[in-house]
Amino acid sequence: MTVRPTERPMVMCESLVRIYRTDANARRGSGEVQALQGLDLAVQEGELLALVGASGSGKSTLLGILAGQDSPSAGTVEVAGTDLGRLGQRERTAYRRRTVGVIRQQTASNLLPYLTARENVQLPMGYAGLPRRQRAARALELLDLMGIAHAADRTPAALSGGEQQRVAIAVALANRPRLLLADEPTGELDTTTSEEIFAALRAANSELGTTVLIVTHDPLVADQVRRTVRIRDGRTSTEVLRHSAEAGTDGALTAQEYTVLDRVGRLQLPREFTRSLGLADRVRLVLEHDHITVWPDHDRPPPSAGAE
Ligand SMILES: Nc1ncnc2c1ncn2[C@@H]1O[C@H](COP(=O)(O)OP(=O)(O)OP(=O)(O)O)[C@@H](O)[C@H]1O
Repeated sequence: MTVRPTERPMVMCESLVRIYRTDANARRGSGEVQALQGLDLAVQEGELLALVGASGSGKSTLLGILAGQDSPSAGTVEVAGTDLGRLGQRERTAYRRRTVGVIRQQTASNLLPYLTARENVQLPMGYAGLPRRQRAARALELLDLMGIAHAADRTPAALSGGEQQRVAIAVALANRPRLLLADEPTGELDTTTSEEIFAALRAANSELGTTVLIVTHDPLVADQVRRTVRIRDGRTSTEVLRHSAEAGTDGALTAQEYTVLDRVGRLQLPREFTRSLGLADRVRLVLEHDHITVWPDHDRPPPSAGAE
């Protein structure tokens, strides 16, 4: 495995492509689906990031690749200095056991039903070869961090959906992964319980320093994290950064929208922006000394500098 200096982002995807070729697709007439179409994404160590997007936009495909369960058709993907495109079978197993932790939407599928919460958390530690006497203490620590230590000796059937999901986060954290991937972790839960799960993911991020990537189609997740990246058609498009402590001129909290400029200079403007100004087809770009303005292509004289 290649280990790179730590200043590299924790996750680096460059021009990532994933094409599915199936008989089912062939019967529908195309033969292939391009789930990821040149996706670029960088996630810094210690970030808590949400990846949102409509159904079919490629979120789960990306997650499967980052989890080491699937491989890209083209492009590069690196996690914690490991080039996932170059992993042999043994390295892939080690990567999945130690570098990455995964939580799935179906709460029950994350846990073994005949083991207690504590035993579920201890299980992956055994696979990774952690000495037996250290497993119990670490499992309790993690259950405590998730606010669920009181239920350590209960089996999943005796836990609510939200409690099961918090145990699942503890299981995913068992081997101190550098990256925690959560695929629709609140998909089966009500709003209050969902907020508890987000709080548990934030605790993993702030207390353990784990980089956390939450994949969801729930736009409300943006309120729970600092950076939200939207995938559209297998490419990252817009990003929203929240500045919780920063007030706008009217005293209101602000959020800034960022969009990703790809290698050839393309960017996608948020639909709300283009709609509100009636931008369509051709727009006029004006280069100022430190920024670029985008104008509707109406028949009016060019704006004076700095007048936007
Ligand atoms: N195993 C597969 N075989 C063929 N096509 C697939 C396969 N998995 C996903 N796809 C297709 O790839 C595209 C992206 O799917 P993906 O599941 O990654 O999207 P998603 O954003 O996670 O959607 P959702 O929010 O519904 O889970 C879709 O068009 C989907 O039909």
